[in-house]
Amino acid sequence: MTPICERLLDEGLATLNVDVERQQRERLLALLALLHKWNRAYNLTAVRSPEAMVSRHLLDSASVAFAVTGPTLLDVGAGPGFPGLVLAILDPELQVTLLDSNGKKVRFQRQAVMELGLDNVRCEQVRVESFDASFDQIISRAFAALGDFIGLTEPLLARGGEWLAMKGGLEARELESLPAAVVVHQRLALAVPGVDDVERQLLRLGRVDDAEYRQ
Ligand SMILES: C[S@@+](CC[C@H](N)C(=O)[O-])C[C@H]1O[C@@H](n2cnc3c(N)ncnc32)[C@H](O)[C@@H]1O
Repeated sequence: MTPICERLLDEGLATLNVDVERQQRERLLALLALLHKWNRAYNLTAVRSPEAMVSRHLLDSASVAFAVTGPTLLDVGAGPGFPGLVLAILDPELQVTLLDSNGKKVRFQRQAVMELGLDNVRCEQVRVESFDASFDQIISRAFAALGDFIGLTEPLLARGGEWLAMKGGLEARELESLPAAVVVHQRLALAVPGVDDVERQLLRLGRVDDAEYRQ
């Protein structure tokens, strides 16, 4: 990858207070190179330049690392693996499942997992409606309206678990349409280096009647 991309990544991670070891940095750069290469042939993302991919995919994903506690995380509608692949690179103890119904995107995820040597990631090509498992945290970015994300994944969230919804431009009606059994624990504005054309937010949500399971 170009020196500009390396500098954008290093400076962006420092701004986000995300420390990386040498192997993690190499893996992030290898992911970037692979995404850029595959994108020319398979059109995996509308983000074309590697510099923009650093901000909009690597750093945007890394910006929520502070909220990820695991130990298991499902990324629903992960596409080419964002944010889940980045979060798996940043925390090798985290057990990450990437789920998407799109075959070419899951093929990319599997290739990235193999080339990067990640042993904490599973890739599932399935519609979330047909998937059956249980996770401590469920995250999504650009997958669905908030209520649909919660409704579709409710059966997959463990007792005491947490949803992490990455939203760019949250509409008021999305919050109003949440089921009464779901509560927003936290709503945070995210400042992502290189991404200032859209307001990034992270919402942490849970079940109202799960309070006794949380510390
Ligand atoms: C806009 S992309 C976002 C990809 C990635 N999260 C990102 O932010 O770059 C939405 C993804 O959700 C997937 N998707 C939509 N509905 C789905 C469903 N019911 N089950 C599984 N995946 C779904 C699509 O295939 C697509 O890859």
